Amino acid sequence: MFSDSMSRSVPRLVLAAVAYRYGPTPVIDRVDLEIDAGERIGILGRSGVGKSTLLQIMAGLVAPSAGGVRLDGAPARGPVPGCTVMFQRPALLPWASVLDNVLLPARLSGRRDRAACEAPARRLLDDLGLAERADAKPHQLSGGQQQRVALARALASEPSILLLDEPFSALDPEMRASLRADVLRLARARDLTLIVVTHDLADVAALAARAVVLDGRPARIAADFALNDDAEANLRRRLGALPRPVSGVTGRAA
Ligand SMILES: Nc1ncnc2c1ncn2[C@@H]1O[C@H](COP(=O)(O)OP(=O)(O)OP(=O)(O)O)[C@@H](O)[C@H]1O
Repeated sequence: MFSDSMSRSVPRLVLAAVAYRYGPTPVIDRVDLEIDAGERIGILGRSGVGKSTLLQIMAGLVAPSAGGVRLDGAPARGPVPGCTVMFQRPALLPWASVLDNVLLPARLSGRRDRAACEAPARRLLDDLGLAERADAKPHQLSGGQQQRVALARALASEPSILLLDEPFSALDPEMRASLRADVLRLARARDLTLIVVTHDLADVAALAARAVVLDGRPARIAADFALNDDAEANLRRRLGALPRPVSGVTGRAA
């Protein structure tokens, strides 16, 4: 935790003593985390440690068994407003066009003015190099293109907080690097708070300015530190200095 946190304004998203259990099994234990607006955070930890569960608690998709989530100082119950999650699989509607997939958040929120929604959706597709594929069906696109559509759909709801759960893990290294660059560019342009769960140090090094490491069973925060310009080397050094090695974390720096 950062030592100057008391002197800053109210952090945008706060997890206070969050715990979670699946049935009788405790998975997360007393996690405290303060996330400021516009921060970019990578959450690392071995497979099964509880990263996805924590991400879903942050988004308000799962209620903690104990502790609480606050947004801008107010308790958040249910889905956190302005928060969108992008998952490992794009989960596009197979029967709908690329454009209609991007328009889905507007439809789900009950907007009927399709023409007004269509212009920003097309701009997003254009921004992600998919302008020509607006009428294609998802199965006609590559995996990387499908994940770009999922990114466009996530951004179409104009979130202020974007949560990414292993969003690149199904992609080859080249596509991974290219999509990572798109995420960073679009997140910066929108001043988004970005939280990415990943096994890959290179994802954290590229996207985040702060790394949070989960460890233990049940999981707690084992390390929370800022990344400098030499982020991969910094990560490798910090992970290597932990009392227990964080296994299952991959990437050029691992
Ligand atoms: N629905 C469920 N019921 C019972 N246990 C579950 C359920 N979902 C997850 N778990 C368990 O909770 C723990 C945390 O799961 P979670 O998916 O949050 O971990 P993770 O760190 O994201 O893993 P990975 O990196 O492999 O995706 C794991 O041990 C998992 O087996």
